[in-house]
Amino acid sequence: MMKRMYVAPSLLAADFSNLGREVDRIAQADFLHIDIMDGRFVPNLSMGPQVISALRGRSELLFDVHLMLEHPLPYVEVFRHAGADVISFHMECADDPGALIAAIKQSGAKAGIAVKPATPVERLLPYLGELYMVTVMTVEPGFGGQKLMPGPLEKVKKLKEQSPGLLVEVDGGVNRETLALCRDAGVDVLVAGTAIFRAENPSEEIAFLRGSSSF
Ligand SMILES: O=C(CO)[C@@H](O)[C@H](O)COP(=O)(O)O
Repeated sequence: MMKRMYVAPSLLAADFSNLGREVDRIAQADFLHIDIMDGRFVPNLSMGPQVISALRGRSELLFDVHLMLEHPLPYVEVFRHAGADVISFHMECADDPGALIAAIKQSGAKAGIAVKPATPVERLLPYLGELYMVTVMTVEPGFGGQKLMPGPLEKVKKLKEQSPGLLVEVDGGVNRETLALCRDAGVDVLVAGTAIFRAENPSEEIAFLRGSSSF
């Protein structure tokens, strides 16, 4: 039987003039992936906690908040309060990953770490036992609509070998064409922005990416 994957539409690709309606269109997904960018760690700005608070009452999806921020510690409580269920920070800019994980858990959220395409998976190994999710970036973070880099998928295989119960998410360039590569690598959660929000029928796209077996 085909592996069933969770689907996390990335809000970055939504129509920002009507975010409430956009969230309604993807109600069948599992997570809502929300990219928070600071213009420093990545060369782009996106949205803040107000957007999350505004959408929280509108959606029952798990809010998967991806912090692309330098020095994210002071923001953990802010994003949890706004409605984040999962909070991930980037390994590359974590001053003290252990303290960040502890702060996220203390806030009541589930903890995740994201890694850029060139960051070795070995840097994550000491923390795997403390994590709910690892996000393997398959594009350079900062912008949606890029092409998936297959190289980082090797990290997914290693992570699943090391920690079979950990949720491993891939982020960047996920669509119908790259789906098989992700599935073969053992991915659990697919982040897809362009493929879902720019589709005529996002529900159909979610069902296709998810695979056939039931939740
Ligand atoms: O974090 C990012 C980009 O930095 C991603 O979440 C993208 O938003 C995914 O978009 P697509 O590649 O699916 O369009």
